[in-house]
Amino acid sequence: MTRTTIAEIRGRRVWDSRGRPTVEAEIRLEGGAIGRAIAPAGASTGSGEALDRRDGGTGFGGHDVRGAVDAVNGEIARALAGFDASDQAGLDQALIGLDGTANKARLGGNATIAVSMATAHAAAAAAGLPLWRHLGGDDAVLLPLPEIQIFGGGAHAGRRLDLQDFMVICPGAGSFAEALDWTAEVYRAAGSLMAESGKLCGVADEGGFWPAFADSAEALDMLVRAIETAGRRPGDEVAIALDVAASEFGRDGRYRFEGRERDTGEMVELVAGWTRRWPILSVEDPVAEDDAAGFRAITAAIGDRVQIVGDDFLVTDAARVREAAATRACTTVLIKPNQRGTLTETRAAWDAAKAVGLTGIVSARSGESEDTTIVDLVVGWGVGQLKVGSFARSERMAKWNAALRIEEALGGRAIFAGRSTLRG
Ligand SMILES: C=C(OP(=O)(O)O)C(=O)O
Ligand SMILES: [Mg+2]
Repeated sequence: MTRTTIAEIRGRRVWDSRGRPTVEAEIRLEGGAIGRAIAPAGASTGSGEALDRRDGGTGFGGHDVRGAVDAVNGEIARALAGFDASDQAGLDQALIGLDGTANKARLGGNATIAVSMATAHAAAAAAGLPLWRHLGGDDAVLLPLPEIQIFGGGAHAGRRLDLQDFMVICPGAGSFAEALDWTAEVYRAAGSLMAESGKLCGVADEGGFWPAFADSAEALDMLVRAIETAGRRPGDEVAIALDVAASEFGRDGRYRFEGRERDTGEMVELVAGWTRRWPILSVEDPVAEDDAAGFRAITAAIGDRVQIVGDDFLVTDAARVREAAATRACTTVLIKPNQRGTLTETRAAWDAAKAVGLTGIVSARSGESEDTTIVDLVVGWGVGQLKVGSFARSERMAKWNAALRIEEALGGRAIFAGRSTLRG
């Protein structure tokens, strides 16, 4: 028995930012160190993701997690008692073996990711280090380019708009802190412009404004006006990033987008056309998860100057990342730990991306909490981009503020990823 031997694993039912129960895991080591983590939850999920275990029935619309919490307190706690928390890969392998399914359906991806992340926190605490430094050592110096939602649509905002995320990135900023300053100015400018024009409906799940726009074109025009009103140059200083989340409105090469039926070619031409008309540097899931041909077509058309991001398409899966690179289906992998259910598998997807020359974006989910583990991952693994959501919601700001603290802690050693992680 050593200081990093697991003495106790506890599961707890806590709440996420959508008012749904979620799983917290807490791990205490023999040496006294404690690690804690909370599972997030998606709304526009890919079909290849690890499955959250939800109870079904009537409680919270079938979204309760008592079974997953029981799995942490029962089967997982028994199996991992006495395990060494500093052996993350071994512990994650034990979780995978214990679950026994291809998608964590038995124990629940929400149970396994909470335990996996809590283990990492406990090991870092035992080493007396913040997790980002425990993961990356002296190489953990890269602060991410933040990708921050200004307008929300799709499954996160009553499907008022078909397109899910209208975000900004600040390739012209000189530091992470400056990128947040600029984005906050754009966010407030957008809010004022929307209030003036009577387009404001509220706040979407990820903190962006919930707009009453007629279509994406109106949102994109408004976003450019907000960037200008904030005193920034659209394009080189502040640019636009989109998550089309096309699996929400398309399959089998057929899309119903903004009131019209479209095929893959029309969808690709529409999105490519937007990137010629507005200063867009990143597009996530421009076509549906089952449309590899569409991904290849848009990457061939604009992938030299716009990053094409696979979320539902890649589901943080190392094998899918390698296949996407081999077929030139996208340029960038979105990295969401709960899409796989363990940190080791999440890390494998990022390692695969680096090996084949793809870039990465670590991402929160639309259902979040005060947990900031993804900030440790993006800095600790040196990924370079972080997508979290926006200013009106504190479960989002907990992450941005955590990154500010890391930038401050690194001082002169901090490197802001900025423009260097983008295409073109
Ligand atoms: C963060 C996203 O939303 P969700 O968590 O609902 O999948 C996304 O689609 O990138
Ligand atoms: Mg997405």
